[in-house]
Amino acid sequence: MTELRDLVDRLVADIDAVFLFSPSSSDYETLREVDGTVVVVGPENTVDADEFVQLPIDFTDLEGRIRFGIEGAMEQELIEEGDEVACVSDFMNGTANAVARIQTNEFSPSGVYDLFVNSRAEPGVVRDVFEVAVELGKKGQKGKPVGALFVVGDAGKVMNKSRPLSYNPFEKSHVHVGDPIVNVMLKEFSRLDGAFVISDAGKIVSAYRYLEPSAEGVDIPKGLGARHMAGGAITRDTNATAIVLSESDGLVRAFKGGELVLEIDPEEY
Ligand SMILES: Nc1ncnc2c1ncn2[C@@H]1O[C@H](COP(=O)(O)OP(=O)(O)OP(=O)(O)O)[C@@H](O)[C@H]1O
Ligand SMILES: [Mn+2]
Repeated sequence: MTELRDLVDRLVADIDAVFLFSPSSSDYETLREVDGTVVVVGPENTVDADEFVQLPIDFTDLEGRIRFGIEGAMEQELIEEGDEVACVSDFMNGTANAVARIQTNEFSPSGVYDLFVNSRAEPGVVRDVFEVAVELGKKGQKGKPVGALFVVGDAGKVMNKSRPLSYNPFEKSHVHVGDPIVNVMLKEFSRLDGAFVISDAGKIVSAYRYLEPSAEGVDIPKGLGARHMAGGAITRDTNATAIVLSESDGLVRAFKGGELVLEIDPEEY
């Protein structure tokens, strides 16, 4: 086994930082003694680490988790561009362990950290909407696939760049994403046309909005239709974030600043 050990040694030689994904306290205690930075990444800082990046959603895929952790650590200046880091994580529901070496200068940020942490809307609101979209994507509406478009943040401006398709069921209500009843309502109304508009603080401002952003110069991947175009374009015209569930391919995508920043398959969550 010496060859294998050599290989692992090379994998972790001369690294600048170790990233531990949801480590046990004993793993953290052992590894905090190493030279260099130790960054803990997880939904909660259960080990009381000094250097910590909080995951807003439970990324089940290893790549998503690593991306988020590295982008977050860069943004918090825990590591810098050009650093080489070793990531230690479980995956496949804890049935497998991985050590991965990442060269940060060969890593192009996807904007996933930025999406949750630096959106105009509160991070919890972006996460709640994201979760509704994922759940809707998993279950569909009465077993049939559904699509949905959620525009989160900068609601005043979004309302100015859109018009109603029908009467707004949220007109006089004061309901927020994350309330269990609201999730049921959002799923119910997602059968109908148009977009949901949600404020920075998570208030559902409107359903059934037809977005009319200027689509000039918006570059979204080919093959996506009007819903995605409208969702992408409104995020360039305003400071909103759009979360789009596709009826045709079942994926959830997020747009910010007119660009696609995240694409996930709800079945993998
Ligand atoms: N400008 C818009 N504003 C709000 N909703 C829109 C807009 N354009 C399209 N939609 C909604 O998107 C639905 C699907 O349109 P379309 O098939 O062109 O989009 P798509 O991007 O291909 O999405 P999907 O992958 O879900 O099919 C429409 O029925 C409508 O409800
Ligand atoms: Mn379509």
